[in-house]
Amino acid sequence: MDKAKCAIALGSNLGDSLLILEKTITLLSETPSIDLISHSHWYKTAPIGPPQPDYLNGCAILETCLIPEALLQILLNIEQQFGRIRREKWGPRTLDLDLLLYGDFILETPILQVPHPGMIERAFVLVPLSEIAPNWIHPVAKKTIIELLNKVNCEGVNLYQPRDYNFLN
Ligand SMILES: Nc1ncnc2c1ncn2[C@@H]1O[C@H](COP(=O)(O)OP(=O)(O)OP(=O)(O)O)[C@@H](O)[C@H]1O
Ligand SMILES: Nc1nc2c(c(=O)[nH]1)N=C(CO)CN2
Repeated sequence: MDKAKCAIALGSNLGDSLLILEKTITLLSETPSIDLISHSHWYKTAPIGPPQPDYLNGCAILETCLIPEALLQILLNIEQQFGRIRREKWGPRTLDLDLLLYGDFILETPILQVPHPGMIERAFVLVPLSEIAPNWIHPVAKKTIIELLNKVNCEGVNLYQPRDYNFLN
């Protein structure tokens, strides 16, 4: 089977989010069945949903021979490694990994929907994704990531500057 190009979203708003996201990128890059192609900068984003701390969000592009369900399982395992406990829907979490796009596949099963249904309205996904995959055509909306980005309000999505960095300015 040819490798599929996939996009995933990463988010964290509990614990040391920067460290968790950086370690996740390392884990993905070390996973034998996955080639990590690129990842975006991290963005500090206002929470959507119940009141909770700001998130750090970003996106990554992978290539893999894994079928979507197997890739999802790897993502769920990595979430577990960071102590993810599922409580309320859209509640705070140490790590959230969503499979956004799997080539131009469209999948609707009880455990997996691809493209991820929330992605087209989420600036915290589209801003980082537009950095690394601006021209990827969303197979349902039939629009590029940049076109989708132009339709959402990007208020509250800001490039994350690590604190040490700010001391220099
Ligand atoms: N594209 C997808 N990526 C990740 N998980 C998915 C996807 N489609 C369906 N799921 C299912 O959703 C479950 C994850 O739910 P989770 O608690 O992370 O939802 P949420 O992050 O609160 O909401 P949302 O999915 O809207 O961001 C997984 O166990 C998985 O079976
Ligand atoms: N800013 C932001 N808000 C959220 C996020 C997220 O990753 N970033 N994830 C959620 C559940 O998936 C709910 N709300």
